[in-house]
Amino acid sequence: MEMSATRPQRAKRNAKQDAAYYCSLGKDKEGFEAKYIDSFKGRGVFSCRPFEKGDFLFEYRGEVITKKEQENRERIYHNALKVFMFDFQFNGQQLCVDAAREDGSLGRLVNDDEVNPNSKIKVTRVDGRPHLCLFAIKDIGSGEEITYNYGNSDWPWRSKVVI
Ligand SMILES: C[S@@+](CC[C@H](N)C(=O)[O-])C[C@H]1O[C@@H](n2cnc3c(N)ncnc32)[C@H](O)[C@@H]1O
Repeated sequence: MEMSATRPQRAKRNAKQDAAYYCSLGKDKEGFEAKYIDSFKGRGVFSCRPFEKGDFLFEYRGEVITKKEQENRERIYHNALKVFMFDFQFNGQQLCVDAAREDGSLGRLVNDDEVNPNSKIKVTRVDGRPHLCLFAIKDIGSGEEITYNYGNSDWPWRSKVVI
Protein backbone atom coordinates (compact mmCIF):
# COMPACT_ATOMS: atom_id res chain seq x y z
CA MET A 1 0.00 0.00 0.00
CA GLU A 2 1.33 3.45 -0.90
CA MET A 3 1.73 5.77 2.09
CA SER A 4 0.36 9.28 1.77
CA ALA A 5 3.04 11.96 1.95
CA THR A 6 0.73 14.36 3.77
CA ARG A 7 -0.47 13.92 7.32
CA PRO A 8 -4.23 13.95 7.89
CA GLN A 9 -5.37 17.53 8.51
CA ARG A 10 -7.14 18.38 11.76
CA ALA A 11 -10.68 19.58 10.97
CA LYS A 12 -10.80 23.39 10.93
CA ARG A 13 -12.84 24.90 13.76
CA ASN A 14 -15.92 26.79 12.64
CA ALA A 15 -16.35 30.40 13.82
CA LYS A 16 -18.43 29.48 16.88
CA GLN A 17 -15.98 26.76 17.92
CA ASP A 18 -13.12 29.19 17.35
CA ALA A 19 -14.83 31.73 19.62
CA ALA A 20 -15.38 29.09 22.32
CA TYR A 21 -11.74 27.99 22.05
CA TYR A 22 -10.28 31.48 22.54
CA CYS A 23 -12.85 32.51 25.16
CA SER A 24 -12.00 29.46 27.29
CA LEU A 25 -8.29 30.19 26.95
CA GLY A 26 -8.84 33.88 27.77
CA LYS A 27 -6.42 34.78 24.97
CA ASP A 28 -6.59 36.79 21.75
CA LYS A 29 -6.13 35.08 18.41
CA GLU A 30 -2.99 35.91 16.42
CA GLY A 31 -3.32 38.03 13.30
CA PHE A 32 -3.99 41.44 14.85
CA GLU A 33 -2.00 44.31 16.25
CA ALA A 34 -2.89 47.31 18.39
CA LYS A 35 -1.48 50.58 17.04
CA TYR A 36 -1.62 54.24 17.94
CA ILE A 37 -3.60 56.12 15.26
CA ASP A 38 -3.70 59.78 16.28
CA SER A 39 -4.49 62.05 19.21
CA PHE A 40 -8.21 62.12 18.30
CA LYS A 41 -8.87 58.37 18.01
CA GLY A 42 -6.06 57.10 20.23
CA ARG A 43 -5.23 53.46 19.59
CA GLY A 44 -7.00 50.99 17.34
CA VAL A 45 -6.77 47.34 16.29
CA PHE A 46 -5.56 46.31 12.83
CA SER A 47 -5.53 43.00 10.97
CA CYS A 48 -2.16 41.53 9.97
CA ARG A 49 -3.72 39.03 7.56
CA PRO A 50 -7.02 38.68 5.69
CA PHE A 51 -10.14 37.41 7.44
CA GLU A 52 -13.39 36.17 5.90
CA LYS A 53 -16.91 37.35 6.52
CA GLY A 54 -18.26 35.33 9.47
CA ASP A 55 -14.85 34.64 11.05
CA PHE A 56 -14.47 34.98 14.80
CA LEU A 57 -11.92 37.76 15.43
CA PHE A 58 -11.44 38.13 19.21
CA GLU A 59 -13.31 38.77 22.41
CA TYR A 60 -14.26 42.04 24.08
CA ARG A 61 -12.77 40.82 27.36
CA GLY A 62 -13.31 42.26 30.79
CA GLU A 63 -15.16 41.67 34.02
CA VAL A 64 -18.81 40.57 33.74
CA ILE A 65 -20.81 42.56 36.31
CA THR A 66 -24.47 43.15 37.14
CA LYS A 67 -26.40 46.30 36.21
CA LYS A 68 -26.30 47.36 39.89
CA GLU A 69 -22.51 47.05 40.04
CA GLN A 70 -22.25 48.91 36.72
CA GLU A 71 -24.22 51.81 38.24
CA ASN A 72 -21.95 51.82 41.31
CA ARG A 73 -18.83 51.95 39.15
CA GLU A 74 -20.24 54.59 36.82
CA ARG A 75 -20.67 56.87 39.82
CA ILE A 76 -16.92 56.81 40.45
CA TYR A 77 -15.54 56.32 36.92
CA HIS A 78 -14.30 59.26 34.87
CA ASN A 79 -15.98 59.59 31.42
CA ALA A 80 -12.88 58.18 29.72
CA LEU A 81 -13.42 54.91 31.63
CA LYS A 82 -17.20 54.75 31.30
CA VAL A 83 -16.81 54.18 27.57
CA PHE A 84 -15.27 50.76 28.32
CA MET A 85 -18.55 49.53 29.85
CA PHE A 86 -20.46 47.34 27.39
CA ASP A 87 -23.97 46.47 28.51
CA PHE A 88 -25.95 43.55 27.12
CA GLN A 89 -28.78 41.10 27.83
CA PHE A 90 -28.13 37.49 28.75
CA ASN A 91 -30.79 35.00 29.87
CA GLY A 92 -33.18 37.90 30.47
CA GLN A 93 -30.65 39.62 32.74
CA GLN A 94 -29.05 43.02 32.15
CA LEU A 95 -25.28 42.58 32.46
CA CYS A 96 -22.17 44.55 31.60
CA VAL A 97 -18.59 43.78 30.62
CA ASP A 98 -16.32 46.28 32.33
CA ALA A 99 -13.14 46.48 30.25
CA ALA A 100 -11.79 49.62 31.94
CA ARG A 101 -8.67 47.82 33.18
CA GLU A 102 -5.70 47.98 30.77
CA ASP A 103 -5.12 44.24 30.47
CA GLY A 104 -3.41 44.12 27.08
CA SER A 105 -6.45 42.59 25.35
CA LEU A 106 -7.51 43.75 21.90
CA GLY A 107 -11.31 43.98 22.22
CA ARG A 108 -11.23 47.05 24.45
CA LEU A 109 -9.16 48.95 21.85
CA VAL A 110 -11.58 48.56 18.92
CA ASN A 111 -12.96 51.88 17.71
CA ASP A 112 -16.48 52.83 16.64
CA ASP A 113 -17.64 53.06 13.02
CA GLU A 114 -21.26 54.04 12.68
CA VAL A 115 -21.30 53.97 8.87
CA ASN A 116 -19.11 51.16 7.61
CA PRO A 117 -18.05 48.77 10.39
CA ASN A 118 -16.38 45.47 9.50
CA SER A 119 -17.30 43.52 12.63
CA LYS A 120 -20.11 43.03 15.06
CA ILE A 121 -20.26 41.96 18.70
CA LYS A 122 -22.42 38.94 19.46
CA VAL A 123 -23.23 37.67 22.93
CA THR A 124 -21.92 34.09 22.83
CA ARG A 125 -22.47 31.43 25.49
CA VAL A 126 -19.32 29.49 26.37
CA ASP A 127 -19.49 26.91 29.19
CA GLY A 128 -22.75 28.52 30.31
CA ARG A 129 -21.22 31.98 30.64
CA PRO A 130 -21.68 35.03 28.38
CA HIS A 131 -18.80 36.31 26.26
CA LEU A 132 -18.82 39.29 23.89
CA CYS A 133 -17.32 38.04 20.65
CA LEU A 134 -16.40 40.06 17.59
CA PHE A 135 -17.21 38.43 14.26
CA ALA A 136 -16.32 39.80 10.81
CA ILE A 137 -19.40 41.04 8.93
CA LYS A 138 -17.44 41.39 5.68
CA ASP A 139 -14.16 40.15 4.24
CA ILE A 140 -11.32 42.04 5.90
CA GLY A 141 -8.02 42.69 4.13
CA SER A 142 -4.61 42.73 5.78
CA GLY A 143 -3.87 46.11 7.40
CA GLU A 144 -7.52 47.16 7.87
CA GLU A 145 -8.69 48.71 11.09
CA ILE A 146 -11.20 46.50 12.95
CA THR A 147 -14.32 48.47 13.89
CA TYR A 148 -17.87 47.91 15.09
CA ASN A 149 -20.84 50.17 15.53
CA TYR A 150 -21.00 51.20 19.21
CA GLY A 151 -24.78 51.67 18.85
CA ASN A 152 -27.11 54.61 19.08
CA SER A 153 -25.80 57.13 21.54
CA ASP A 154 -24.51 60.67 21.46
CA TRP A 155 -20.90 59.57 21.24
CA PRO A 156 -18.94 62.83 21.27
CA TRP A 157 -16.55 61.93 18.42
CA ARG A 158 -19.48 61.39 16.02
CA SER A 159 -20.40 65.05 16.10
CA LYS A 160 -16.84 66.29 15.54
CA VAL A 161 -16.62 68.09 12.19
CA VAL A 162 -13.31 67.64 10.41
CA ILE A 163 -12.33 70.90 8.66
C1 LIG B 1 -13.28 51.54 23.90
S1 LIG B 1 -12.16 52.83 23.59
C2 LIG B 1 -11.37 52.37 22.08
C3 LIG B 1 -9.87 52.44 22.19
C4 LIG B 1 -9.30 53.84 22.25
N1 LIG B 1 -9.13 54.38 20.92
C5 LIG B 1 -8.01 53.86 23.03
O1 LIG B 1 -6.97 54.29 22.51
O2 LIG B 1 -8.03 53.45 24.21
C6 LIG B 1 -13.26 54.13 23.13
C7 LIG B 1 -12.58 55.46 22.92
O3 LIG B 1 -11.92 55.48 21.66
C8 LIG B 1 -12.16 56.70 20.97
N2 LIG B 1 -12.91 56.39 19.74
C9 LIG B 1 -13.60 55.28 19.44
N3 LIG B 1 -14.10 55.34 18.20
C10 LIG B 1 -13.75 56.54 17.70
C11 LIG B 1 -13.98 57.20 16.46
N4 LIG B 1 -14.68 56.64 15.48
N5 LIG B 1 -13.45 58.42 16.28
C12 LIG B 1 -12.73 59.01 17.26
N6 LIG B 1 -12.47 58.44 18.46
C13 LIG B 1 -12.98 57.21 18.68
C14 LIG B 1 -12.92 57.60 21.91
O4 LIG B 1 -11.98 58.37 22.61
C15 LIG B 1 -13.56 56.61 22.87
O5 LIG B 1 -13.76 57.19 24.13
